[in-house]
Amino acid sequence: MEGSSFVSTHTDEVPPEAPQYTGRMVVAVDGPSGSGKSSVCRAAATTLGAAYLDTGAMYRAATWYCLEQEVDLDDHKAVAVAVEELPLNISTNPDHQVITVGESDVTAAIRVALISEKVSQVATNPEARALLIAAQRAIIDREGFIVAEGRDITTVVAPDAQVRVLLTASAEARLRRRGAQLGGTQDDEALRRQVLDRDTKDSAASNFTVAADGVAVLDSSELSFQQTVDSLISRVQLAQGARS
Ligand SMILES: Nc1ncnc2c1ncn2[C@@H]1O[C@H](COP(=O)(O)OP(=O)(O)O)[C@@H](O)[C@H]1O
Ligand SMILES: Nc1ccn([C@H]2C[C@H](O)[C@@H](COP(=O)(O)OP(=O)(O)O)O2)c(=O)n1
Repeated sequence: MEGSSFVSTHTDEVPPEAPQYTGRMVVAVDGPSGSGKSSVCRAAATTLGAAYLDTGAMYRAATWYCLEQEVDLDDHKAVAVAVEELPLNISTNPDHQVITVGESDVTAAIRVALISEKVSQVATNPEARALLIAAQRAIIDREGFIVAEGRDITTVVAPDAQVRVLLTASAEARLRRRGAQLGGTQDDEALRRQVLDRDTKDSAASNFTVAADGVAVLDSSELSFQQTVDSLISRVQLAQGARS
């Protein structure tokens, strides 16, 4: 399974103006829905000149593909077979996130409410998880310096990462942020399903509510977006300093 080749990535260069850190470093960030993982990690990766991996996008793309192939998401074996053949390509450039499945650009399609409501069925499928985790490890190993985020990066995918952070925020802050991010298109009930109910389902597959040993908690509830980004960056710079 290690080095699984069904997922490839665009080999875009990191921004030329970014300061380059030449050592190997993995920055692992986990947290619940709406805590700010994707936006904070992308911004931090850009500033640091690191690659960026959105593992949630991989689960979302797998879900999109299963629905496209009319796979019954309750059929565990069929979902695993679909994920094994998933022709996924995910960008690791924080400034240019493009996700394709075969010839289809699914970058926007994987964010729609239907995918948010179904994705846990794929994320809680152990065989599908094992395949996607192997692909994530291969991408992380290939990049010298990467910020990877999801639900099990600090604990399962890259427990030996040099920087390990659990990014949290209150349920109220997460619902408010997701509502704003979706432009007020979702009613309260739909938002709760997409944020809180999904967290409950996803908790069956990984622990992202309590920090594991050696994982630092970064609570963004009372922080501005930039303060949250700066806090993550300073943890990375501290680790870089400790290594040089
Ligand atoms: N203090 C903050 N920290 C992180 N994100 C914040 C903050 N305040 C507002 N946000 C916003 O919350 C929204 C949800 O963040 P996102 O990165 O999609 O979360 P996740 O990937 O954890 O689901 C984004 O639009 C982000 O800009
Ligand atoms: N490492 C990961 C990343 C995501 N998942 C699952 C859990 C989530 O419901 C989906 C989608 O993740 P994503 O990070 O896009 O979710 P949000 O940005 O929080 O809405 O994938 C996972 O099980 N393990």
